[in-house]
This record gives sequence, structure tokens and C-alpha cells, in this order.
Amino acid sequence: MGSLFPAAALARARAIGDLGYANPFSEERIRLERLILGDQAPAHDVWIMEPGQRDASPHLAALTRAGEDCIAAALARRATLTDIDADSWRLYGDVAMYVLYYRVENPFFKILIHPDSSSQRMPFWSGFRDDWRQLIGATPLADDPQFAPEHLFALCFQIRRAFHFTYRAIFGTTRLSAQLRADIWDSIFTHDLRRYRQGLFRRMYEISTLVLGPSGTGKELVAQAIGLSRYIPFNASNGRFEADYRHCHQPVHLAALPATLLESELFGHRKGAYTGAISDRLGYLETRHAAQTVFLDEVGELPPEIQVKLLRVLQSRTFQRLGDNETREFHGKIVSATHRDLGEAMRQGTFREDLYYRLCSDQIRTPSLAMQLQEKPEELEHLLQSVSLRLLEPEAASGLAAEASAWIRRHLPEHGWPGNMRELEQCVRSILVRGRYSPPASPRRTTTVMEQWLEEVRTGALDHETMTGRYYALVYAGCGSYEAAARKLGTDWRTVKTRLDKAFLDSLGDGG
Ligand SMILES: Nc1ncnc2c1ncn2[C@@H]1O[C@H](COP(=O)(O)OP(=O)(O)OP(=O)(O)O)[C@@H](O)[C@H]1O
Repeated sequence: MGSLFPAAALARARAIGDLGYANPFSEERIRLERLILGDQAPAHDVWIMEPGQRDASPHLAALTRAGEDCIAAALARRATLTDIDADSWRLYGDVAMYVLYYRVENPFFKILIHPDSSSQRMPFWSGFRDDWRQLIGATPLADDPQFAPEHLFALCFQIRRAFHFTYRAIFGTTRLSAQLRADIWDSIFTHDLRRYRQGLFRRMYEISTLVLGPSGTGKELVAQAIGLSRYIPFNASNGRFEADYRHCHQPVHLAALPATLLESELFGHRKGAYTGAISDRLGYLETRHAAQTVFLDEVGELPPEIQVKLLRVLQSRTFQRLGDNETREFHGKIVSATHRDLGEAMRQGTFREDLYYRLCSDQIRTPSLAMQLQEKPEELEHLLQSVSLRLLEPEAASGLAAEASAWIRRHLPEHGWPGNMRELEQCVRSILVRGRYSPPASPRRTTTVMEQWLEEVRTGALDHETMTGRYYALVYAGCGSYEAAARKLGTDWRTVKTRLDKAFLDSLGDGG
């Protein structure tokens, strides 16, 4: 029995084969790149996307060459052998998959930057099929369904999307941000891409993902990266994907929906189900394709009666529209997110345990900005650059990032960024517009006082004068001057000064 890979080339071939299956954001990936590239290997431990850079490995060209050389050598050797061992074919399959991926990586990337073409015929499918015939078609792998050309094509597009939407969305050069990207990847493919390719890809809709973390840390970005990166079967007979990836992510902002509409928005309703239901309506859960993802944002705010119904959807994957007896099937995956402490919510009885255990099989935690800056203080400059690039052209963005960095280091050296990346974005905008930024005096305390106040509003516990006095205090705290608050409130500054609730204002700002 002969091997397609001579002993001297075996370790490198294995590394190339493994590279195609390694989580691209993991340390394992860097280790493999080092093994393959030797001297040209990456110097850093975290894959960094420099602001403005194309979203691909910085070593793309060298890695592609290594894969092509490896497969060419194996094919040349094959011609000289009569009997080839099974292990060799397995390794050959991994390397071939890697090579095929890099041959379509760029055309798929172009689809992502010109997304209108994503629902059209894939013009490079025939080229891919020719490559497949050359690399796989005449080998014992050709009859294995996991090497079917349309499956590999679908997988290549999925990998390209997952890389694109994760790498572009989540900024940062810290290990914490790299870990977050790696966690997103695992949610999409699991930690074992081989097993995924073999068949698990068909069942991933059954695994729900729960994204937890403080407000403004990118939970929605995580959900979006997952939702846009699901496996979509490719139809070889018409040359199209079975769904347009852009329509596969369906966000539902639960906290923004009034309680009365929530049920009908989620489950749909039948004409006449309640006053105002003038026609049949599809709910968000009425997805048509297993590749679809429904993202339930702020799931911790769901009222108890809807929690029970959602539990049923997750258990039986069925539901009914409001006012309708017909049982419908839910196709698709649920991703949910909350900044709430669900453990505490369960202890208080406001969140059902059984629902939690249905949602939590796969959890991702988004790190706070403070934790990232603690790991690497100079990360602030990188993030400011990335945030500025979302606002301005590269040259102007560098100027803005430098201005923001100097301003923050001078005026807010100890700031804890309680609003996380969202706050950092607003800070950069404020510096762009006004040359300065005023953070809330003590956001943590403000949240507590605010929560208490909102509860009193909700329960109608306040008289008119107290209510107005507190609202004036809140506006004044946000504006920073009586004049600015008066403009906003449509009154004069003296009225603001006399009517605002001073005790409430102090409690907003005293840091307790
Ligand atoms: N890690 C990150 N990398 C890049 N941008 C980020 C990151 N985290 C948050 N942002 C940006 O901050 C803003 C808020 O992000 P997002 O809405 O995803 O946060 P969230 O955790 O869902 O917040 P909330 O709990 O308040 O809904 C967005 O503009 C987003 O682009």
C-alpha cells in the first residue's frame, strides 16, 4: 500500500488538511499557519483585521499556494502508485476541500460585497464543478455524499459568509474579542467542522443559541453573524442557492413591541381573531426554511404567558396563529439575547426555568469594553480607529480617531465605559460634532434610580408635580445646563431651575 504523501511531506499535508477545519479565530489556527508557513508565519497571536483591510487571512496568498502545491504533488504521486491506503485518501480529501475553498473564496467574497447577485445563478458554479471533477471526481471520494460537489459548494459559501460577518462585525485585537469571534464560529459550525460537514449541518436549526452580556457589547451583532451564516443548500440543476442569505436573519425586538401586539407579531393571527385583526397575518415564527433564524432580542422581557407559548414552539416545533386551530410547524433556528441576569430572573420567578433550559444549549457571552481595556489598555486606539472608519473615509477617520484618543486620555482617563461599544461610538460622534463628550455622571447608579422611577411610573404611583420635577431633572442631567434643558422642554431656564427635583437629580449623579 502506498501513501499519496511521502513521509517528509506528511506533517505539512496534515497541517493543511487541518487548517480547513480549524476555527479561524482560534489559537489552533495560528499554530497551524506557523507550521505551514514557517518563516512567513504570523507574528501575532490573535488574527487582526487592520481597519480598512480586506477581510481575509493576511497570509491568504501563501496559504493558497501551499495547498495547491500539496495537492499537485499528491496527484503527481498518485500516477506512480498502484494501490493507495485509505488514510491517504482521507487526508487527500481534507486537502482537496481546502484547495477547492480557496478557488471560490474570492468569487463568494464578491457576492458579499455586491449582495444583489446572491439570489441569482452562480456563474462560477460550472468552474467549481470542473475543479471538483479534476480533484475529487476521479478518486474513491467521488461517491461519498459528504464530498458531493453541490454540498461542498454550499459549505464553501457558508464558510465565506461566516468569516465575513464575524470578522467584520466584531472589532478588536484582544484575546477576549478573538474568543468572541471564535465562539460565534463554534455556534455556526460546532467545534468539529468534519462532523458538521458529514451531516450535522442538517440539524443545526434544532440547537438554540443564547447570547448574554451587558448592554452595548454586540449581542445583536453576534446574532446577526450567526443568522447570516447558516447552511443554505445549493440547487445544482438551476445553479442557485435555495434561499437568499440576506433574508435568513429575522430580528424581533421584543422589548419594543407592546404587550398587546407581541403574541400576534410572533405567532401571527387569523382574520377576526381580535378587534383590529382585519386580515390573516403571518407571524415572525412562520418561517419557510430551516436556514432561517429568528432572533429574539431582550428575551428576558417576555411576559409569562408568551414564555409558555415559546416553550411549546421549542419543545414541539409547532405553534398556532392567534384565533386559529391549525397547527403549523416552525422551521428554523432561535437565537435569543438579553442583558438581564436570567439566573436572578428565575429566582424571582419572572423567567421560566423550563424555557431557560430550552434556550441555553449553546451560550455566548459578550465581554464588556472595560474588560477588554483591562486586558490591553492600548486597545482603545484600535477601537477608536475602527469606530471612526464606520463614520468617515480612511484619512479623515485616522484624524478623528487621534483627536478622540487625545481627548479621552486627557479628560476621561478613568472612565469605565458602562455603555460599552455603543457608548464609545456615541463618544466618537460627539467628539466629531462638538469636540467633546459628556458621559452620564454615574450610569450604574442612574440605572438603579431610573429603574425604580420607571417602576413608579408603570404602577401610576406618582403625582403630577413629582413626575414633572423628576423629568426636568433627567433632561437637565442629560443637557448639562438650564438653558439647554429649557430649549428641549419648550420652557424658560428659570422654570427648569425651580421645578426640577433636586433630590432626584442628586441621586442620579451621586455615584452611589
Ligand atoms: N464587539 C463589537 N465590535 C464592534 N462594534 C460593536 C461591538 N459591540 C457593540 N458594537 C456596536 O455597538 C452598538 C450596539 O451593539 P449591539 O446592539 O449589538 O449591542 P447589544 O449588546 O445588543 O446591546 P443591547 O443589550 O442594549 O441591545 C452597535 O452600533 C454595534 O455596532
